[in-house]
Amino acid sequence: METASASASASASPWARPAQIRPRSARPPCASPFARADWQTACAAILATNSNSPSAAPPPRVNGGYHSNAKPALADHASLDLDLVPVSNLPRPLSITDLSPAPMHGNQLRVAYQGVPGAYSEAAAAKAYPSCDAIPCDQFEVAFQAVELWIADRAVLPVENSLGGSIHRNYDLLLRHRLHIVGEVQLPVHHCLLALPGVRKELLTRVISHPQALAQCELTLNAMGLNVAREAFDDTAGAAEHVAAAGLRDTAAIASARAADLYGLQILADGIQDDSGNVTRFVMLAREPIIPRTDRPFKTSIVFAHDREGTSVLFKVLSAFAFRDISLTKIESRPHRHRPIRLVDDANVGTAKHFEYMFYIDFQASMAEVRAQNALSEIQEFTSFLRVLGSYPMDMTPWDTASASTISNDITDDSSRSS
Ligand SMILES: O=C(O)C(=O)C[C@]1(C(=O)O)C=C[C@@H](O)C=C1
Repeated sequence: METASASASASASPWARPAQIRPRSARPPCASPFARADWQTACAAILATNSNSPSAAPPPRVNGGYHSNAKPALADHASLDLDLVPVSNLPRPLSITDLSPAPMHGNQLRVAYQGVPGAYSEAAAAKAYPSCDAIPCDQFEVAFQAVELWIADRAVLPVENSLGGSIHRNYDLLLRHRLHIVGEVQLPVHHCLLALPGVRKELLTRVISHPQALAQCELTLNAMGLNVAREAFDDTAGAAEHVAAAGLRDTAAIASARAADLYGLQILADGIQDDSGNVTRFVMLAREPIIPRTDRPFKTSIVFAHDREGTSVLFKVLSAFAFRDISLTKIESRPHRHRPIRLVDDANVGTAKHFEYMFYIDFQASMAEVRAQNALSEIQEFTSFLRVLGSYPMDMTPWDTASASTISNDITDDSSRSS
């Protein structure tokens, strides 16, 4: 069974970098060797190589200002030992045009995330892979493609927030791409209201941020008397960067304390999420699946569709888990009418099929367990399309910020250890 391939459309990041140079006193959670100049040099070198130029040397590996063995970012921003770099040296997000083969990268794991430095996704990448090279991408789709094209080894992408719910775009992309879920990470998300130094709350006419972040802070903003225009941005740190770069004195951004440090903004209010236990779940994606195990708690994610009328198929799927005492941790349905799925039969003949809905289920069992294998072979009998997105170690961090930062939890997928 096959999925349709992705059609990518992306544009470059619309905002410029702030011009000011900041002192080097903050250490980011995850290393990133890719500065804008590196990518341009790398792409130019690759183009030269592709056009059979024997003289094209690999680009020099320049550290974009990021420290490589930095600590993961946790909820407690005050405890971070940050090391600021000149803002002009921060890596810019990858865009579709950068997706040519990878430049030289040494042996560090390269992890793609959506956003710019200071985004929560960068912190999630650092929590999942503590000494990785974090590669910012301007869109989720670009992060998927970065892994598929070997520019990155992993992608870390948000799928669900405890306040805002599912991040549907990534569910759709999981289906359209062939990457495997190899792990998950729960990140406590602690939002700040950021503005240019000297700006007072009363001057604000607009708050900008990622739509999820705006939604997660809606009640608190209202309670603060900030009934001003809200505008969506690609990511929280990108919004902070924009306020700084454009010198906007009437606009605040919702972003992390690290974004305030990176882009020279002041924190007008701290902890403005509507729930102090605000947590976002991210999945770690790789080109190859990991080998499922039974010596620790595992989760398995599947997606399926059926072309029969009525609700009985869903009922049968759920009972296949219930009869085997397998707990579900997530169920999500996505409308899918306009995107045919290519199904391949035993004779390798492909047909395009339209399904009304795709159903995504996460269940608490490893594919190495017989009960999980039996449940799936039963489900396969009454579904027309079934794909295992991944079987991976559960992040056991409780969805509770108070305890999250104190629990040490080995969430790194096995395959990364050999990388
Ligand atoms: O904008 C960011 O900083 C992100 O990492 C994205 C994102 C999301 O997509 O949900 C991640 C965590 C928070 O929930 C808010 C935004």
